Amino acid sequence: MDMLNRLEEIIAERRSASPETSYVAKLHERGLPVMARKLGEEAVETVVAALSGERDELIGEAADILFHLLVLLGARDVTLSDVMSELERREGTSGIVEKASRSA
Ligand SMILES: N=c1c2ncn([C@@H]3O[C@H](COP(=O)(O)OP(=O)(O)OP(=O)(O)O)[C@@H](O)[C@H]3O)c2ncn1[C@@H]1O[C@H](COP(=O)(O)O)[C@@H](O)[C@H]1O
Repeated sequence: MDMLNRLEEIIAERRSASPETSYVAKLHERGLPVMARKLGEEAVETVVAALSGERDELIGEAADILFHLLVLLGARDVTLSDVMSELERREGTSGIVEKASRSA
């Protein structure tokens, strides 16, 4: 978690850097649709690695997906803390019961 918090801070700092020297700044220059597409691509690569890749490939793809997720969330002013609060809200509830009550 410390690493994710640090990465969130680094991403926030790098947003205003030069796109020539910063991948985060380059993504912001390219805009939200590109950030969203990158996250989608990383999701697909993670799925492929999970189903047919080596363990190290899956770890690498999972790291990419977390990075691109934080970039996209930051661009929409959603913090890791916002997401953690949502997970905490769900803690202790049964996903199956929740789903059943939603479709009732
Ligand atoms: N964790 C990452 C990280 N993970 C992946 N990537 C970049 O994400 C890109 C993903 O690779 P792809 O092959 O999908 O992308 P690409 O084809 O090279 O580039 P595009 O498709 O985006 O044009 C690579 O260029 C990686 O360098 C990252 N870039 C940066 N970070 C972190 O963000 C920090 C700030 O980075 P800068 O903004 O570059 O200073 C770094 O210190 C790191 O901690």
